[in-house]
Amino acid sequence: MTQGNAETAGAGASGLLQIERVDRVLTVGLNRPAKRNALNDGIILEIGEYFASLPEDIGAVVIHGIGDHFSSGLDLSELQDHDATGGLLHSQMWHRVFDRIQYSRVPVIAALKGAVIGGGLELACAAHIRVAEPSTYFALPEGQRGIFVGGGGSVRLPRLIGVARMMDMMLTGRVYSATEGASYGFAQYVTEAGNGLSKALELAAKIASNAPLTNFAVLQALPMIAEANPQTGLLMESLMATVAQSDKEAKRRIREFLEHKTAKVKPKS
Ligand SMILES: COc1cc(/C=C/C(=O)SCCNC(=O)CCNC(=O)[C@H](O)C(C)(C)COP(=O)(O)OP(=O)(O)OC[C@H]2O[C@@H](n3cnc4c(N)ncnc43)[C@H](O)[C@@H]2OP(=O)(O)O)ccc1O
Repeated sequence: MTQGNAETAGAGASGLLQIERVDRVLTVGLNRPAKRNALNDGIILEIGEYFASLPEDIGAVVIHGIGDHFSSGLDLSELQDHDATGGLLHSQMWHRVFDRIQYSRVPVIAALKGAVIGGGLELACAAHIRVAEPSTYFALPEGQRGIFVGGGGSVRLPRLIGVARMMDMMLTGRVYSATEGASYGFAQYVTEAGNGLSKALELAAKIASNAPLTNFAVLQALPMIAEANPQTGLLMESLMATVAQSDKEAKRRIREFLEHKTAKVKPKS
């Protein structure tokens, strides 16, 4: 179905994901609201397939939950089937899928509301920007379930909020509010109620208007540079800067600024 420049298309026959497109921004909705968007194998595999074959011409992706919650985490009804080998393979399957999000060619924004629990929080960690509504709450109740994080959370979350806070979350089951999540660096924006998705879409449209090479450098090079030793990091930065500024897109954009054809950088009035 096409409405002006908006397009709606299910990702797969299952309907586990609800995909929409407006101009160069794709919206991926987790679509199991009756199960609070619990992440079963079907939905994880579809996310993986979708991110493996993103349309060439898109500039950003927003991932969100249909209904009142982002995600209640791993579908606990499926984990009971796993022996140790199955558990390992299952966790590694999640890792591959969430890596596709983190190492996506285009920025991914998670629009959060309601429960962002366990594997749902791990999914949000793989995004590049997180926008939270006031209803959002973050928790890692794995200790109560007798399991451990399995979707890359022990690698990604400490890098966002620190090891001590993640330990606190996992050991005490503490639930963080949207504002706490923001103050600890997990969410970058807290919106008014009901505005999370629209704010994420607004950010996505802005991001999609950047030079693709700059976005690519931010996604691919910046995390590596941040973790490299300073000398290696500085060299990588210089190389990336040289590649970006030699691109004809950079030359065109800089010329447009010098000819007063493009917006100035001003604070919001
Ligand atoms: C080990 O290897 C791993 C691990 C992982 C990742 C691990 C995790 O994600 S651990 C965290 C698991 N999640 C939870 O413990 C949350 C459980 N859910 C809730 O607390 C609540 O449902 C709620 C999210 C707060 C919402 O409450 P409410 O609005 O009152 O809705 P309910 O009536 O409770 O739920 C409706 C319906 O949905 C079912 N459901 C909800 N969450 C889950 C879930 N996570 N799994 C399965 N089913 C869920 C609930 O049972 C209800 O079903 P009915 O049939 O009764 O309607 C990753 C990878 C690894 O390898």
